[in-house]
Amino acid sequence: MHSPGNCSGTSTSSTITVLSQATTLNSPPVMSSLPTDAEEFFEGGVELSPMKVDSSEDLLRLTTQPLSMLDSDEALQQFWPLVDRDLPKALFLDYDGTLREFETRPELAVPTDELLSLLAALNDRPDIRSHIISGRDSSFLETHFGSLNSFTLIAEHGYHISPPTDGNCQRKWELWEHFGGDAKNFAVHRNWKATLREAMSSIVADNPGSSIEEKQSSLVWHYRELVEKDTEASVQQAWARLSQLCAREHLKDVNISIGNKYLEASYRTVRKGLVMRRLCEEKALFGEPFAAVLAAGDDVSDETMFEAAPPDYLTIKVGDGQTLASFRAGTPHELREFLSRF
Ligand SMILES: O=P(O)(O)OC[C@H]1O[C@H](O[C@H]2O[C@H](CO)[C@@H](O)[C@H](O)[C@H]2O)[C@H](O)[C@@H](O)[C@@H]1O
Repeated sequence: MHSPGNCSGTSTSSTITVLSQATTLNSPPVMSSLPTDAEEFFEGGVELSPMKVDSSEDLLRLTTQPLSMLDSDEALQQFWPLVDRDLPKALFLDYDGTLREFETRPELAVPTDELLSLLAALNDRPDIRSHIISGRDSSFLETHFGSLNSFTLIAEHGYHISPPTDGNCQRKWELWEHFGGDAKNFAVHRNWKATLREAMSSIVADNPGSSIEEKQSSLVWHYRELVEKDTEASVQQAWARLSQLCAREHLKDVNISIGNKYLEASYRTVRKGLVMRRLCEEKALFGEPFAAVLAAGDDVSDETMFEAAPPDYLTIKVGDGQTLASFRAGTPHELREFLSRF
């Protein structure tokens, strides 16, 4: 692809990441979309590798290295064969905060020309199976990426999936059920959303400057534009309020997670990690396993991909914060530069 990237030597520094998994109804989870017990690893018929939890301390320790460790082609080739262009390789790329910098409001964060030309180059590569795996809804993904015909688009964290179109720009969207997920309960979304929408609207009224985004399988409270000093306290209150409401109304299938300046109530069995594993396993089953897999993301929902990834996957966290990923890019720009080397 176009630019060769900057091969300015390697750094040997690394960071130790510690993840706490303690969760109560009164305090939001530190990483709320990470599964908290082994049972959840069998959802959708996909058995995922168990997390390595030290039960005495309830802590998880990992080493995350700077992405600059892969500056040399020799280092990169351990995860991603650069020479053999026949081997099929897969990219699972989150959008907001990963491929694209954040904006104050979702509608402002449309893809730039620079990003679109990077994705167009990936689209033309017969050896690369690209997936955009996002919390955005299908309409946003189709509007901005629908013409990338070799891309698989995955919306609402996995709820909707649109396979490549083989040159035909007319995209079809399928429910996660078709990929081994449980969509039986999707019909009742209207009910839990009605209950939570009312509560979320009153949270917006209490927090001027915040707003609600409604998607098919979720409701999002956006608070990036909250001007008050103690945003943290408001977010904790909102989380507790919605969680208590779910408990009171027996809304067991709803997951309340806190992401980058948003709080999202969504159908709990839909997870990016499950979708990524399922798609990779299907390839292997049909005799064309991926020679390499890269998963990149910035947020709690992306941690499910990092958790589900076998050790040979190239997992990249973008930005600060706790992570299960093996590598860290400081910014979306650094990730885009990295991808342009492929
Ligand atoms: O999985 P992603 O593609 O990272 O989507 C996660 C959420 O992204 C969007 O919100 C975030 O980006 C906005 C635009 O930069 C920003 O204003 C907001 O504060 C961020 O939280 C999107 O609106 C959500 O629906 C996604 O779940």
